[in-house]
Amino acid sequence: MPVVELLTSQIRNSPLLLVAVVPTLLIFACVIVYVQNASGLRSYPGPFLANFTDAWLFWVVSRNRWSKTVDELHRKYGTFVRLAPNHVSISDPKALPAIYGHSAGFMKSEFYDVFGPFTVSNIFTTRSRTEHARKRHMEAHMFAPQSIRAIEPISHSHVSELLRQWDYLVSRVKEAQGVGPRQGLLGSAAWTVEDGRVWFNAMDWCNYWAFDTIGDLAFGYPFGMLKSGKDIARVAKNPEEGFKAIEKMSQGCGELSIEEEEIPYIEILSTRADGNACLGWLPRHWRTIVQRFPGSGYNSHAASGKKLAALATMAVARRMANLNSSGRPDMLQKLLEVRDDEGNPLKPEELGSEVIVLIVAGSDTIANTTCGTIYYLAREKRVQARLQEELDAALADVDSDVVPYDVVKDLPYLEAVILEGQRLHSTVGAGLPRVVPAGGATVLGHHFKEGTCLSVPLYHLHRDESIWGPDAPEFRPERWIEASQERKKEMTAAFAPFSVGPRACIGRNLAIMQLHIIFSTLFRRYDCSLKPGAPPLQSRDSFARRPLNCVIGINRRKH
Ligand code: HEM
Repeated sequence: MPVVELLTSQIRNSPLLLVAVVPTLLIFACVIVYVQNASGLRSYPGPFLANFTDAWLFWVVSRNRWSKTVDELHRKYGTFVRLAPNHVSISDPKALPAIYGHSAGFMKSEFYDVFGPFTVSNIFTTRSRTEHARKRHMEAHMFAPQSIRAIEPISHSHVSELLRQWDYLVSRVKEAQGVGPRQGLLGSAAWTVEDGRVWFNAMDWCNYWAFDTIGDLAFGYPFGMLKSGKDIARVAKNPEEGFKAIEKMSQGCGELSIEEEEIPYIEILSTRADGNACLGWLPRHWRTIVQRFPGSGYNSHAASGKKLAALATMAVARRMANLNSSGRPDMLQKLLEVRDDEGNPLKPEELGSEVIVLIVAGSDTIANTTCGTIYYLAREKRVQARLQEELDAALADVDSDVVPYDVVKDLPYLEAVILEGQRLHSTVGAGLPRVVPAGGATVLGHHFKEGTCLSVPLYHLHRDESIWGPDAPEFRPERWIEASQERKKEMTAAFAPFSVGPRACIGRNLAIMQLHIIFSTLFRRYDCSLKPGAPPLQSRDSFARRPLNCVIGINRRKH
């Protein structure tokens, strides 16, 4: 009797045998992978388990140790580290253009398949070079400097709302000197008054601001989080039904009727991002098994994706029903105007998929970068004072509370603060996985076979002492100003917060404008502190590194 049949009949008679057989088979499969050395990567150093299984990286990410572990491994083993049977991380600035550059020809890896909540891929998730080029071409004009400048006033209105809320919080200090309370909630965000300041978690407000702004910029539909002080969004209860309703309506059949519900959008997005970052490292069939495994913690992953998609459904539906056509030049309007070669508009699902990626990619990245930089400015009072000095001088004649981009876009110290915040916090800290194209590729003199996964670890690169010097862990914006031209070139080559090449951030111009406006406006108006002895900033490392519980204390400056 063949071995498999014998084993099957034994298991049927004694199901407990499975407990012994499954791990044995798994170990056996791992050993075969190692012995065969099909990837040719056996000579690369790395953690023992990474030689055998992708599950090692899954485990590291799920323990919130992604960027830091890869950083430690490079410090231990040097430039090349094997992170999985078929994946090598390369920590050298020269590897950035070699892997991500326009002429490199690498593709995104299977890791990205887990990101799309829609059945159709979007500009971020697609792995096809042709499809990506089409989408990128279609969307590029939305992010051209001119288009970004046209939406600056929309961006201002949300900074203004943030100021209104923070001014209210600051007014609690005076209230508390009388008979007012010393702690409370604004919406669902907690505050306390202590030592002449009002204290709160800056991350809550950075999130509300970033989500309201991108909701408005992308589809003229701010979530209303800043006004309510709550993580809340109205979405379609059932996205599939929603899309059907949109199709019907666009064919002129009937009124739009979509059932809505309120959901905590940021919370759902964060849960989904945490799941993506871990599951993405598993082979496709294992992802499905882990998601279905009771109590794995990933059971709600698919459902949370549907909720994210539901937001886009609502936005598209509202626009098509003209409920929020404000006539402003927002991104959804531009996507609605896109036509393919036959003159057809995008189908509702593709439209939804593109809209949602703008919301996801353009919200928490901005919120995390802003919060991370606020933390460092609150901690380094010397840097904060120097920034305020520059702002006070440059803005002496500016009456508006929200600072116009034009006035601050060339301020050298503000620029250095933004670069240093991006370097040290490294919102995207991971190595973005790419696949070696047909024929293989040579990177830094090492040849890799077609299909090998390579990445460059951004968090490590941004903190590497051999590049940044012994003060690399310090928040010292001056490094960007003092550097000679030659030195600045070296620093810039190792600095890639928006990645590089054809898959680099398309929203970079928008992000840079937003960061200039928010830091100049906030730090001109408020003085920020951390509590004495506050612990170092902790982050949740899920592709975007999300600051956790960043408590700051603010009061108004004289301005
Ligand atoms: C400080 C803020 C931001 C940071 C640090 C950032 C960072 C990045 C990085 C590193 C990538 C490459 C990801 C990869 O290859 O896996 C990326 C891609 C992308 N980003 Fe951003 N981003 C920011 C803001 C924005 C904004 C405001 C938007 C749009 C509203 C945006 C939209 C996108 C899109 C659509 C992609 C995919 C581009 C493509 O594959 O062609 N990002 N971003």
